[in-house]
Amino acid sequence: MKNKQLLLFSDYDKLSNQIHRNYLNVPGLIYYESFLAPSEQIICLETLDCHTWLGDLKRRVQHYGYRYDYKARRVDPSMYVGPLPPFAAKIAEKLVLTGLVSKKPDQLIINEYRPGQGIAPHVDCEPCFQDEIATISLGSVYEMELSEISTGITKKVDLELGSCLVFTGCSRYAWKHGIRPRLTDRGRKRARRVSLTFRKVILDERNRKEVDG
Ligand SMILES: O=C(O)CCC(=O)C(=O)O
Ligand SMILES: [Fe+2]
Repeated sequence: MKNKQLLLFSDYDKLSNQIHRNYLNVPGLIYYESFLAPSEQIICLETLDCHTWLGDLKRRVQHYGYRYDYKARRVDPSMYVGPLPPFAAKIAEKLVLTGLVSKKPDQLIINEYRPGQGIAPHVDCEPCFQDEIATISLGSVYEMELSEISTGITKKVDLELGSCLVFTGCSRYAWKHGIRPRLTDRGRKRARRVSLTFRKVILDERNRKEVDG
């Protein structure tokens, strides 16, 4: 099949050793440190920087597949903005190929963080997006904080360059994740970070009502 690399059995063995499931003992959290090689990270950053950044939040963003309405916490068919661009479609395919997600994502939000910027603790919109949410980190290592909603227990993860963190199951619904707006993490200076968050949109109106309860 076009664009599809064949993985050998030995490749899968190597991969499964590197993919950490229930990472940090957070149920459902998956972490794969070397999802994108350094050369792929450079190409990805160069490619996405050729696209237009939107400045409607504190941080700059790009939306692909479907535009997401942060205020209404909503996605519907009218927000479709076309298929993922080729560089993003390739990464979405790799997410499936490596077994990090089971369904091919159709929505991508790219976030840019400058030192001092972060993202408030949140659970990604439940009725808008399906279970698996995959975040790829580029540019600069930032610390992400996860907190269990029922207990307040927190865990910290350094999002390494080229890494992929996947929220599924409990980590997706019972934990919040966020990045503190600061200049350093434990003495390590932050630089410009860019993340790519891949999701699969829920479009069925009946599902939406059921989920909304
Ligand atoms: O920047 C990140 O890695 C996380 C982004 C995020 O949590 C989101 O867009 O919902
Ligand atoms: Fe999120």
